[in-house]
Amino acid sequence: MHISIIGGGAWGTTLGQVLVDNGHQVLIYDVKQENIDKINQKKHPFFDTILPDEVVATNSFDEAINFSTYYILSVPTKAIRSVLKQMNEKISKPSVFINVSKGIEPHSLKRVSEIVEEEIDHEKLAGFVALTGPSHAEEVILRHLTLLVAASTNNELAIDIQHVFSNEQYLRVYTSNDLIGSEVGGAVKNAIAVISGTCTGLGLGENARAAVITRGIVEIVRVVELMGGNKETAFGLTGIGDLIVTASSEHSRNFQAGKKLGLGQSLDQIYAEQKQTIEGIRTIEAMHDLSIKYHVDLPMINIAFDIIFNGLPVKEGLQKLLSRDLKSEDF
Ligand SMILES: NC(=O)C1=CN([C@@H]2O[C@H](COP(=O)(O)OP(=O)(O)OC[C@H]3O[C@@H](n4cnc5c(N)ncnc54)[C@H](OP(=O)(O)O)[C@@H]3O)[C@@H](O)[C@H]2O)C=CC1
Ligand SMILES: O=C(CO)COP(=O)(O)O
Repeated sequence: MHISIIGGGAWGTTLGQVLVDNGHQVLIYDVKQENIDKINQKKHPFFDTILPDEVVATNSFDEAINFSTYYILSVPTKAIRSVLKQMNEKISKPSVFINVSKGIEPHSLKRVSEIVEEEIDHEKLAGFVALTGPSHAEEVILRHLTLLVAASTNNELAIDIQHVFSNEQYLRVYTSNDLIGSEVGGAVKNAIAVISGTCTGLGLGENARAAVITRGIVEIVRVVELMGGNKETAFGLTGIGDLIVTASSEHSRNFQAGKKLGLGQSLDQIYAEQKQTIEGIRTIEAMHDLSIKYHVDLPMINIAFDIIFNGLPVKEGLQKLLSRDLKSEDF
């Protein structure tokens, strides 16, 4: 198959290698010439890895669009809407969109599948799949064992994509028809990972991390149910699985950003130091909007919002969380 990859950062380039390993032809498009040059010199733009010769990149958007009718969306979610608008202008045939980015749009509270439906003309949209789950690019590029989920409301398409990406040596893909639950889990876990990193930055230990992960899944379940997904999905790879990997790993950009918050850095300092995508901060903003709009109780996320956007000192935020009314361990 021919597959175009829109976004040649850490994850898009890594998925390019997976697809080439599986015998497909890929063309990666990115706005950053430095990434394109590195990929074409067979160097991964972020990791010290030699790419297969068949992983090829271009700075021509038209070339990438004309290369195939299967598009992997691997740009940060903040860029998704504008990228889709551009794609809609250029696409002429019914196309499949495979989204691997993990976020929810602040204010509109839209998932990426909903943004695709809004921005791509009906006759050009042949299907949508979210490919998500616990998958640090740092490990997938080394072909280390990883499990993913291809989630779609179209089961046949989910099975097609499952086969396109699965590799018996290192990558096993499951399917799910709970698109909403899968998209929400993948997005909200990043917000919780920021909070987990903040605890580490504050000098807290494993007890705090277990507490954040466990109560984090409660906040994820509340959002999944509110948005119309299945609670059970939050306990699978796209929920707890991805939460564990992101909230407990020094590889995670979200965890690292949180750690810096815990060490007292401001958001501006964090963005200045960390150029790669940090989805969790924007998702904290979106979840704060959602919590106000729908009166959903998301205590950790809302305190994180006050710390990041309203200047609440981190230690005071922690104190506020601990001094809430005592209650039973409910969901
Ligand atoms: N890294 C990982 O392990 C995983 C990441 N993800 C998700 O995948 C998404 C991408 O992450 P990742 O690859 O790590 O992020 P990176 O920051 O490494 O890469 C994103 C790339 O997209 C480029 N980009 C931004 N805007 C556009 C645009 N309009 N058109 C084309 N390219 C654009 C960026 O360029 P520039 O830097 O100039 O903005 C950058 O090169 C995120 O949502 C992330 O949560 C999912 C699973 C694993
Ligand atoms: O989504 C990821 C792993 O599944 C990557 O997480 P980070 O963006 O925090 O590195």
